[in-house]
Amino acid sequence: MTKASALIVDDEADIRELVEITLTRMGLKTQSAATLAEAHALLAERKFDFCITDMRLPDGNGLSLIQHIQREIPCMPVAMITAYGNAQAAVESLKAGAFDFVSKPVDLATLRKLVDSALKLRKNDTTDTADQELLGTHESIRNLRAMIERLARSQAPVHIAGESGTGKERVAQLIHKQGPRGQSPFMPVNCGAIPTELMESEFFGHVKGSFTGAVRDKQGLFQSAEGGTLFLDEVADLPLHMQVKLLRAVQERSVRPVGAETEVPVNVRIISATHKNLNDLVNQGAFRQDLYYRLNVIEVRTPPLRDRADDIPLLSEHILTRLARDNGLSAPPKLEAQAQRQLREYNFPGNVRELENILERAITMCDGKVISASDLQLRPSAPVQFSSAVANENAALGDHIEEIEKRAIREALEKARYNKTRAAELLGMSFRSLRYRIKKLGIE
Ligand SMILES: Nc1ncnc2c1ncn2[C@@H]1O[C@H](COP(=O)(O)OP(=O)(O)OP(=O)(O)O)[C@@H](O)[C@H]1O
Repeated sequence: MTKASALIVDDEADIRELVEITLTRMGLKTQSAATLAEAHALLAERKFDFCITDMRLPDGNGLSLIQHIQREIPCMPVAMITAYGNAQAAVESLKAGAFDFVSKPVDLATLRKLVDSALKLRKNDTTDTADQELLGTHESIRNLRAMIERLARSQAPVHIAGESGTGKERVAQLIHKQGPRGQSPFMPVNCGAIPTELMESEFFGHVKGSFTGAVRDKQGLFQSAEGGTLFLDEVADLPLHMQVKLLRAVQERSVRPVGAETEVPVNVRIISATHKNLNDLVNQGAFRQDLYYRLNVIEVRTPPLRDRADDIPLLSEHILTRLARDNGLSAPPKLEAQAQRQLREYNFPGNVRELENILERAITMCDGKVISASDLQLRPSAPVQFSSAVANENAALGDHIEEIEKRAIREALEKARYNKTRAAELLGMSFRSLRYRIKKLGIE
């Protein structure tokens, strides 16, 4: 087997030497450059499997080298060496496309792990990963797929923002699977579902006897995700005191189990997600800005299904095929034209998950071959047209529609946790018309 090769770019001879020795001991062939110009010349001359560069170089900034590699040799992982405590530089390097960074003084164990990950990344290039696809042909989904591919190569924390059911967890899984950590654990955790008093122990573990009920040592989620990815779903639901502890763990890359004397180093990539607007929460003081900054190095958005209605037929077909298989049907039922139309017009506040639920219900309601519009039982919530025509209807019909409208608005408000801007989005109406309707209908 040919040896993997690495390019080391640093103007400080002793750091260069330290990295060279470490990498050579790991079985890599190394070449070094002391300036950007030398690095560019070497890259033009031959292929490398990995590059590690210092940030400050005599003839420019290492970031420009990362950007160059990202553009010209995107399959080569590149890492950055940053000054101690310079979080800004670390974040910038990740944004520029570095897959990870080490800070000075370079810790050799960290460096070795980083190189290991880089080389695994290279191996994964050839493996097929398309088993749990992100379906869709809309431009937003195509861009998202390309983004996932890029993010898989990086170790940067990623924050996924998007409405419920838009595929945030699926995106996180794909980033994990397609990257060098793909063979290691993917640990999803719903931050809103852990009781506050158990949170610290759930995240960081505990030692036997540290509190009543701690009958044996327990590993936390961080330790269980070692080498892999910790997916913090609904991260906005973390109470402030846990946000402080999480920030510390992310920054220090180590955790202290409840009741333990010492810290345990952890090597975990963090991907977080929420359907809430984290930026707003930061402004309201409900989410720590420093943690936001740490988690949100790269933000990905999952598009609502209503914004890519052209994908509904493809998704429906895929879901029906899976459901038919799970239900032992010989062939998936077909959607009648009217049912297809209704699906296209519906605005899916619950997105792809709601589509799955609707079709699952329909498959049990239908005759086994064809799903009709009535089998879909679409809730009146979203597509209700709040038109002026209502005023012309007779009183009984008017009351009925008002009831439907009230229900739809209440549901949307609940779903949006009483954030009117979000609720208006869910209903597909402007904020002003929602405010008007709320007043008019006397909704509390
Ligand atoms: N583009 C897609 N292609 C195929 N399936 C999808 C897609 N997007 C979402 N799904 C499916 O929809 C369901 C919901 O997705 P997922 O759980 O990832 O959403 P989420 O945004 O994390 O939801 P929540 O915010 O409620 O946790 C899953 O079964 C997922 O597989």
